[in-house]
Amino acid sequence: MIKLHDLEFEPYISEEEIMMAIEEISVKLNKDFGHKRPVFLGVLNGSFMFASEIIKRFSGDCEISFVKMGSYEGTETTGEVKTLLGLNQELKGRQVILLEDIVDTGNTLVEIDKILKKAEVEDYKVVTLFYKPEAYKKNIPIQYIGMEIPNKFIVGFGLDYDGLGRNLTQVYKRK
Ligand SMILES: O=P(O)(O)OC[C@H]1O[C@H](OP(=O)(O)OP(=O)(O)O)[C@H](O)[C@@H]1O
Ligand code: HPA
Repeated sequence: MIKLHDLEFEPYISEEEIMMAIEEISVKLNKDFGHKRPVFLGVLNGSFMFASEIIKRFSGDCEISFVKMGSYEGTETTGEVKTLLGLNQELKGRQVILLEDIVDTGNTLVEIDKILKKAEVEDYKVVTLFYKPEAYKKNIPIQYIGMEIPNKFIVGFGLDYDGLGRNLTQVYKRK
């Protein structure tokens, strides 16, 4: 058990399970994008660890870029997704692979969909390490999913509770 701020969390997903999910996604990405010179677009802050693992395993040519979005206060979404750092690279006509640590309500994805459409990307695919099907209320397709999880608040492997827990190498769930 660990404590972050006022909340207690218990071990939930081991580092080994996370790495297995990442390996599986990477095999598919190498097969589907190995010769397409994609742009990986990581969504900060949460995706930094996942993005690093995926990009290290990509064997073809690729470019890497990041946007920074924010909408959570404590364990709840505010419903308002702010673009804290926008695109700083021309993506017109490019194949983009969006890297998310988690898709929960889908609010963030909807905002990024608008950004990528405006940027006139040729196509984009969504890759997420964690996905909460019970919480997802949107229609944007998610092509690569590491693990489906129940609607419980988690921390670790990039995910935080009010800024803490991102450095944990395994994932914990709220007790
Ligand atoms: O599907 P949603 O309900 O929108 O939740 C998913 C988003 O929430 C988290 O970001 P957050 O806004 O907490 O910012 P952070 O990445 O800096 O922690 C996470 O990294 C995803 O980007
Ligand atoms: O379960 C979660 N944990 C941490 N951050 C999040 N952002 C969306 N869902 C979550």
